[in-house]
Amino acid sequence: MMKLSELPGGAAVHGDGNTTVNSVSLDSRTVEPGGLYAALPGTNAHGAQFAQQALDRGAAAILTDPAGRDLLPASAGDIPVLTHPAPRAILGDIAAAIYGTDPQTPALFGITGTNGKTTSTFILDALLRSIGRTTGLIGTVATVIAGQEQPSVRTTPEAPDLHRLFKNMRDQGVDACSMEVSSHALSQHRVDGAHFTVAGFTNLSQDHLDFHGTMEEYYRAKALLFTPQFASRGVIVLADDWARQLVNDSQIPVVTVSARPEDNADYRIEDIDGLAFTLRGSSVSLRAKSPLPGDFNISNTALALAMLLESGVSADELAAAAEGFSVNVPGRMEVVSEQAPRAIVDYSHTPDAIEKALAGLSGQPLVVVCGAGGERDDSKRPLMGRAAAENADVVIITDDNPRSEDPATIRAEVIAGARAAVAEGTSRAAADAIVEYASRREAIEAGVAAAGESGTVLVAGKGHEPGQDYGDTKLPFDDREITRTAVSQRGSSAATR
Ligand SMILES: CC(=O)N[C@H]1[C@@H](OP(=O)(O)OP(=O)(O)OC[C@H]2O[C@@H](n3ccc(=O)[nH]c3=O)[C@H](O)[C@@H]2O)O[C@H](CO)[C@@H](O)[C@@H]1O[C@H](C)C(=O)N[C@@H](C)C(=O)N[C@H](CCC(=O)O)C(=O)O
Ligand SMILES: Nc1ncnc2c1ncn2[C@@H]1O[C@H](COP(=O)(O)OP(=O)(O)OP(=O)(O)O)[C@@H](O)[C@H]1O
Ligand SMILES: N[C@H](CCC[C@H](N)C(=O)O)C(=O)O
Repeated sequence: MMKLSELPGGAAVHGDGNTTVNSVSLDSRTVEPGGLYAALPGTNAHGAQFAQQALDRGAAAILTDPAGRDLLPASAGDIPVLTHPAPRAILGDIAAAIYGTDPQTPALFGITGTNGKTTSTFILDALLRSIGRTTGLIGTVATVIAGQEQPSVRTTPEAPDLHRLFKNMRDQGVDACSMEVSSHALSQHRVDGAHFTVAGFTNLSQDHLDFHGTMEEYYRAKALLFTPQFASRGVIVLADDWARQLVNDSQIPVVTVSARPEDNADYRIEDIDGLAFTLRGSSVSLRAKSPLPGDFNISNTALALAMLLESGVSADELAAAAEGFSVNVPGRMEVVSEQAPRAIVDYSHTPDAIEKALAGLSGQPLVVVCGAGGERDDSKRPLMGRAAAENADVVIITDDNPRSEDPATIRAEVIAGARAAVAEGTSRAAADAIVEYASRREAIEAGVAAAGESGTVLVAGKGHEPGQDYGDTKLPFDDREITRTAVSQRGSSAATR
């Protein structure tokens, strides 16, 4: 319970400042009796337009901007209203105060970067559990509190939901929480009021330019995590030039991780043997094994280990866990068929991820089934097609989640990138090995058929997603299930030949 007059952020209180609130929500549909409704301006609507619903659900007060106050219905009557020119910017601190967020409990590990956040947080969580911690996990695929899983709506929840999760974690005895911090979340103040014991950076490559406009702005959003407001120290994988820039720009102490000797990183990935490697720092030498295939998962594992070491966990404590832990990250390099053909489902939905996922696979031929999402950075589409053509023998282009866009147009943009690679002579796939299927199911079946007995098929883009979004319709669709069926049908038709 907090009195309105005691909430942080300096909002002007119109009405009784002694009114107390017990919860906060920025969605009128989830407001609880006695709660504060944050009516925020958005791109589609102003939250104040939904104030009636919040009042009907028992809201005790409303936080909004001056424009929102003017939009409130007459029925709002005597309900106290807090106004602030930028209510989103004070919402995190308000939510932290209402839910009693404690910077130490749980200890927060936050990971940002274009690719690898989900995988690295799962690895971090598995390591924390194997050294006996009670853990929490927040990210794209799942939200877990001391072993109890609940569905995730976003990669990083909105501030009111986030601070409520921290409270639930404290109530359940969680002492360490690994979470993904998206660039959208940093831009939209969703993690305000949270403080990370250690922040991690995986890499930065093209994505989300629809939201950020330029790579520089996208980088700036990610770099916010490396400021004293959000974190005490950081670990940066030297994956690209943006990472090197972040080492310079970081406003908190950071250490680096790299497998390249010339990088002279603080934590060096050495003696790689398959998925096993040694993480060497000035005073540690830790033998470890990535629990997942792909070179990039060695880097994700090294990041997780370095973050734990930087948080104060000792190398001795980690030694047994590091060499022998397992983790299943749904839809991330998930092997759905070991052979005939080998089939892998992976959430690669950026040019870099498609390139890296294919680079880690062998098989003759190597086939990729991919597409691009609608209402997302359209400039990445040709680059995804190019990455597919340059790294696979057969490229099958199909729909991802078209959302409200025309699916054929999206496919054409992806195909244009693949064909450009052929025209420029950089393609591994021949021109006639770039094919299009509107139906994702047929595309997967064709991919499995093309890979045949000895090949490998990568089904990229949708990973763990349970459905395919076409306009307002979400069709049930699980790449893993469809791929498994396609492989078994190929097997039975091969057996009857
Ligand atoms: C670009 C973006 O992130 N937009 C988010 C933002 O939308 P917005 O500010 O435009 O809100 P709006 O739709 O105009 O609505 C205005 C206000 O009315 C409220 N409202 C709306 C309807 C209603 O019935 N009642 C109600 O109270 C909304 O909660 C909102 O506060 O605030 C909304 C409320 O929380 C979010 O649902 C919405 O996420 C959209 C749907 C989204 O798709 N976000 C994605 C891109 C995203 O955030 N992705 C990242 C991961 C990216 C990565 O891969 O790294 C993530 O962290 O999940
Ligand atoms: N360190 C890495 N470098 C490059 N690519 C990676 C790395 N880790 C994972 N990937 C690729 O990126 C895909 C997405 O990985 P993951 O889900 O872990 O990232 P993410 O940052 O959580 O993505 P999103 O925010 O979109 O959910 C994987 O399926 C894999 O193909
Ligand atoms: N977090 C990413 C996921 C993209 C997944 C892909 N299947 C798509 O729909 O584009 C996004 O919202 O951009």
